[in-house]
Amino acid sequence: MLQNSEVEKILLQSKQKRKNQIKLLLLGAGESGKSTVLKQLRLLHKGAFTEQERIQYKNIIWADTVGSMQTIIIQARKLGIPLDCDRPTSELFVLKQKVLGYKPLEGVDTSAAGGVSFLKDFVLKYSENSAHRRRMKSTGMANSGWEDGQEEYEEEASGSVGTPSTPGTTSTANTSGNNAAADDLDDSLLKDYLKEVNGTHRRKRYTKEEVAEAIEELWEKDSGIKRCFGKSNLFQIEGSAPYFFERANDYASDDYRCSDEDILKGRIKTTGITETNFNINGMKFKILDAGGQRSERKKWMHCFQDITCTCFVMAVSEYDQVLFEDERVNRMHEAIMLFESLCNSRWFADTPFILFLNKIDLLKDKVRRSPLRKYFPDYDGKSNDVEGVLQYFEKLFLSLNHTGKVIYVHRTCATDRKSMEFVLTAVTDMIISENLKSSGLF
Ligand SMILES: Nc1nc2c(ncn2[C@@H]2O[C@H](COP(=O)(O)OP(=O)(O)OP(=O)(O)O)[C@@H](O)[C@H]2O)c(=O)[nH]1
Ligand SMILES: [Mg+2]
Repeated sequence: MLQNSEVEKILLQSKQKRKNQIKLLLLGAGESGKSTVLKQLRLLHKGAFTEQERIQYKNIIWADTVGSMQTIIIQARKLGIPLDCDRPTSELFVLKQKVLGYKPLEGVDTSAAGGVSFLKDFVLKYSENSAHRRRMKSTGMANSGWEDGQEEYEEEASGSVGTPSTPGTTSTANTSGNNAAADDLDDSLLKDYLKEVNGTHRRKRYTKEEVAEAIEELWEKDSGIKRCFGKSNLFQIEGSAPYFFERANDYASDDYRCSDEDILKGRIKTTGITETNFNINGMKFKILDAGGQRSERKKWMHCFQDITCTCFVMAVSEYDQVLFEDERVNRMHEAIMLFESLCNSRWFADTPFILFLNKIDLLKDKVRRSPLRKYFPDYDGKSNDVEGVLQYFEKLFLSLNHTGKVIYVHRTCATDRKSMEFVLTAVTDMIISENLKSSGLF
């Protein structure tokens, strides 16, 4: 029989443990910016990115720079947007030939870029066959996608080995990049694509430097290219493409190493759930970053236990865009459904919630050319009123909370170091003080 003092000692130890260990879970739809928030936390609390990461991102970004410019040229034709470089008499004509004639994976060190998971992601993004498959599977319905995922996940996970998508993190919940990609992509598609882009027919070979030069010039001089990018809500392209085009020559150079800003703008889709440990103000933080695309959400429930705080990241600029996974579904509709299901879930009944209205920089560029009312007819403010649009979404998301718990809202630009330093310091201070209160030691 335990003495009172012993019980008290055990309770105190358990409280101490909870007090000293904080688990923060990053959730949200694909591409909303969760991993970018994590990168900012790493810069803030762990210091610089590694040399290996700087090389990895250079390779990934080079492939995305070429892939994105090719996508714009092809989409312009589909959308009937005239390009200067289409006219054979234009000095830009040869630049287009250089870009379209280049094999996007040429000049990429695929093993430095992430090996098979990089290749699979690349094919998933740029292959027409893969887009066709997604269209065939499309349901046109917004979907939270995590509530019934457990069984499927367990089947999928058996025997798989975790593959962290970003160096410096570990993968939890036994997830596998390859398995996740295999949902949408089998090896035959990868082989077909590699045949398609590395085709045997002869064409004039251009150097990486020539192609980089062509990309920078097309972006600068061909007004049709910019006009087509202005309509990129109608197709899938990296949001950071303009930033990459302006610096194409850097990524083509063998000696170049990515800057912190490049890495913040670069994208590696998260597969599974990565786990990163920090020490913040003497407190142990475990940050769980979950892959947000639909096939990834089936694994979420495995990390829902003992969460101290949940941070939901939504991209406020994506109200006129459609999902990568299903091009009939509006990205904001999906985020709304996802937030409502998580916020009111029994898993998070006692868990503080933080909401990041992210990508406010892109929102500022967008509101004028893409009126919100076209997508959300009940918005009755002015089209170019950024503050009005932010308030509209803040109110909309808060109205989805039926639990009465407080939701802490922040407006963020996850790629901006200065403002994120401020936001993340406020957020971690808040979590620490909430944790002290709930562990009864405050
Ligand atoms: N301009 C801008 N770009 C952003 C912002 N936040 C994230 N991005 C970019 O958006 C892209 C996707 O960001 P990620 O952090 O990889 O998104 P994610 O939510 O982790 O996506 P999944 O891993 O698929 O769930 C990256 O290219 C980021 O650089 C932002 O506030 N502004
Ligand atoms: Mg991610």
